[in-house]
Amino acid sequence: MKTIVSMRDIHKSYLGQQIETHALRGISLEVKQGEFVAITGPSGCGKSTLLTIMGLLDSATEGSYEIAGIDTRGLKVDQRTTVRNQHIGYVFQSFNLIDSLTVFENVALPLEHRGERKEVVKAAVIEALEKVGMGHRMQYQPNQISGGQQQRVAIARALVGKPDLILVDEPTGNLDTKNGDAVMQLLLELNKQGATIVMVTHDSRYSGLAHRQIQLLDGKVVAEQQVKSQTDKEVA
Ligand SMILES: Nc1ncnc2c1ncn2[C@@H]1O[C@H](COP(=O)(O)OP(=O)(O)OP(=O)(O)O)[C@@H](O)[C@H]1O
Repeated sequence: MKTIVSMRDIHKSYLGQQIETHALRGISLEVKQGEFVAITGPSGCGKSTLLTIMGLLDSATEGSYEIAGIDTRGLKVDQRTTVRNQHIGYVFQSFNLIDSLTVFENVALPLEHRGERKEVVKAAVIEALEKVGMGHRMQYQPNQISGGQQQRVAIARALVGKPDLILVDEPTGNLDTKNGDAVMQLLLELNKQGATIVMVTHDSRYSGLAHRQIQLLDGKVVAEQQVKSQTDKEVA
């Protein structure tokens, strides 16, 4: 299987006015195509920092990172944006949909940034929204649908461009158990259909459903667990 993520000895320091926080202290990891990896660990251990670096929303202080074979060191800002747009879909805890746009327009954004033709965008958006069960709400605005539905739309936006990697940061954090379970089930289904997913979660019920769990502590990988078979796993 193709290697989608390859990180070598990643360090990240945040420089404040007085103090420096060494958030990541030498992380090396690989994610292969088709994997579903959960990143876990206590608050402040560096999970979100790792995901933002993987998502090219921030860069490492030291170390190397290749996404889908592309070396990201030394990329200029616009090149990073292009790589992010072509290869990565991001799902945030707080959905991050634009309220002034319809559901359809929100999901269309990544493809419009790529400059895709209108008919191509339309077909892909409809397909993505149907995949997440939101085909019937295309003309609604985010504030007219529930939180669980907003997260489904955010997932559609992440997958519409068929990225190599979908990054998911606490996808169920703002949802009740029922909607959280449904969103998790959807992510598992998308993974079965081929999506490569890296997810940060506090919830051990959900991380236990991933192929592989990577546990962080104080900016380092302290444990890694592989689940033997993914068959028939479901949210209880
Ligand atoms: N922009 C920033 N500036 C300074 N320090 C930061 C910044 N972002 C994160 N940190 C620090 O880096 C460390 C790791 O933070 P990070 O948000 O990655 O942890 P986390 O595991 O995702 O935590 P949580 O589970 O609470 O979201 C923490 O000590 C945090 O205070």
